[in-house]
Amino acid sequence: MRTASDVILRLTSDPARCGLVMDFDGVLAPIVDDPSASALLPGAEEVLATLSRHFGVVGLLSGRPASFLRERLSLDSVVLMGSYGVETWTENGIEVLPAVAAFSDAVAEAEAELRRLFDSQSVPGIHVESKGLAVAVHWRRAADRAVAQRLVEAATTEIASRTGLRREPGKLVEELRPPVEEDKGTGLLRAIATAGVDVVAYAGDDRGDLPAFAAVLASGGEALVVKGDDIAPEVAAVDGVQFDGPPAFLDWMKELAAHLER
Ligand SMILES: O=P(O)(O)OC[C@H]1O[C@H](O[C@H]2O[C@H](CO)[C@@H](O)[C@H](O)[C@H]2O)[C@H](O)[C@@H](O)[C@@H]1O
Repeated sequence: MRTASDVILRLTSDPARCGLVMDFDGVLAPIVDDPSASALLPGAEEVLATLSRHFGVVGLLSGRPASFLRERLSLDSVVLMGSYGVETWTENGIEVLPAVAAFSDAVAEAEAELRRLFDSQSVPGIHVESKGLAVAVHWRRAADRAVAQRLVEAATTEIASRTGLRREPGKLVEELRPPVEEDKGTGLLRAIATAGVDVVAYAGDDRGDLPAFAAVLASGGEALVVKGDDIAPEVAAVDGVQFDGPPAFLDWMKELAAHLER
């Protein structure tokens, strides 16, 4: 079984040919009730700056919009890929994969319908999140999460079949996003190819990370699983090194940075 120390040794043997790509929520930022209050752990930005001075690529690959990632992390040396990899922050603005544009009306229609259903607070604790290229509905703050989940899933199933959007489940959230053949796996492979690196480690915590875990393992890299209260069984079962939550993952990154600085 591989250990966190094994991964440090591997990534530090030839850092310029290696990389570290990470999810945001539940990996670099602890899970919180209010999605808009999510923030990097204190000290994470400094570590990311150090890692990016040594590695061929350091990146964030998140279900969040690229603009959200940039608000939380303003380091130019870290690649920011948002909306499951379909958008990338660049110095000239946000680049969006062209296939996604065709679905902007469908996303607007889905958001309007979800807000009509859930914004009235007739079901307290269900919250619609605007994401630009997608829309998400959360039930973490619902008193009865099981009831809320059933209501949300019924709504997203119906709206997905009507609009052609794709359902993306996460931790106490369902998202509707464009049905393009893009996910964190294709996003990660693009980042590896762009950087021209040989070995990458990918850190994630949720079902949206499964394609990236599959891609990183298939490419001979390292899967880093950050555990938390709401971890899905299929994520907990990923063949990778496990961390007990974002603070433990940050401690590992600090150790990795210290090795690189020696
Ligand atoms: O790919 P990620 O960076 O992990 O983003 C996935 C989703 O994260 C956010 O929701 C999750 O985190 C929230 C804040 O901690 C939490 O309240 C929520 O229950 C989690 O599901 C975000 O709001 C979603 O849009 C992202 O898709």
